[in-house]
Amino acid sequence: MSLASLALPLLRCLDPETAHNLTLKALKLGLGPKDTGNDDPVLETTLWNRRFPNPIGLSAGFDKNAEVTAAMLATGMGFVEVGSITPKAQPGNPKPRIFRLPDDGGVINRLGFNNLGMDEAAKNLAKRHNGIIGVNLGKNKTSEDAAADYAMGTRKLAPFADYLVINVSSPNTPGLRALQDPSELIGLIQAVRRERDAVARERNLPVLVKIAPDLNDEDVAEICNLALEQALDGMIVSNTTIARPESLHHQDVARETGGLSGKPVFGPSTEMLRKVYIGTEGKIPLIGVGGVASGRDAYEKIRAGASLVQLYTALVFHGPALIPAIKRELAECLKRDGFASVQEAVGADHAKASVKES
Ligand SMILES: Cc1cc2nc3c(=O)[nH]c(=O)nc-3n(C[C@H](O)[C@H](O)[C@H](O)COP(=O)(O)O)c2cc1C
Repeated sequence: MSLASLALPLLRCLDPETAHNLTLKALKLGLGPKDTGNDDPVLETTLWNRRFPNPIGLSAGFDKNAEVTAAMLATGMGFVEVGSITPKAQPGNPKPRIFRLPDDGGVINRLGFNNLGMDEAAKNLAKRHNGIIGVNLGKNKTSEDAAADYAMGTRKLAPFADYLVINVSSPNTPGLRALQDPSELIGLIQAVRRERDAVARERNLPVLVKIAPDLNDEDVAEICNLALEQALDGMIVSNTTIARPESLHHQDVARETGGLSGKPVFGPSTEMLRKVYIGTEGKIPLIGVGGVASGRDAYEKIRAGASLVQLYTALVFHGPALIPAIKRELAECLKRDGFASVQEAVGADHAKASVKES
């Protein structure tokens, strides 16, 4: 039994944010579990000219300040996304601001982009040596000029990133999700690309947009059209939801304001992924995230259209030892269905649907 799995029941007795901070400390001390095995070759995938040893990555919010990238890569993840990082440090919302829904496998958070700012993140990122790192950018709560914030983040952090994310979908920064409107989003994409080209001209540095699972069909269609018009490098589907399904066991906790993640968001975020895959005609690489807790869940995201998969909330309940298990089960699913690679399975559900239709 690993130290991490022994610590898990103890961590669950603590308030979620204290448990998270202790986890970060332990990871910094090198106490995290390490997956020393080689990944099954069926899991290897290449995207944006980068080779991912496996398609399972850490979603934004766990390592907001890029402090434990090496430790998280060592757990066996194929890539790690840090952030959201804002230009200036900010404290976020008053505590308590993270709530567990254990019987639902869910979490509600209203952290509000608490982070140490881009200078601190840059210092931490400069220390890293290997592995694929995505940098997720946010805007400061009090900033009036969102485009300027995303541009500043890009200027500072592009040198350390394998991909950049424009996060316009966290529910805990007032007005942020309104930036998903194409009339706003286009300005952000252009501002980030301008800085990206100035800083990382010689490198192919993809720029992605992360969206909410709460968009209506019209919004999704508009964003997909914009993504195609702009030849966006990728989209992340999805962030947390502000919806509160009636099926939640913890109806008391469900009244807390914030974004709901984990199992309850698996269905809605996977549906949104399917819509975005169809809306972008399978031409734009997608990262599927929301409620993934098993290899089968990851496989479902891939078949729905995801080229890569991320998770966060399942780690709260199962710890990072979950990663090798997810990879094993995903490899089994791919082989069982006759796929020689992850890439072959991306969007497989849609191919089947169109064969049926014709
Ligand atoms: C505590 C917490 C903090 C988060 N912070 C961020 C963030 O700063 N930026 C972001 O883009 N997403 C953030 N997320 C959303 C996750 O990256 C992910 O999109 C969402 O939780 C769904 O995945 P999951 O069900 O595997 O957690 C956060 C999620 C949680 C639970």
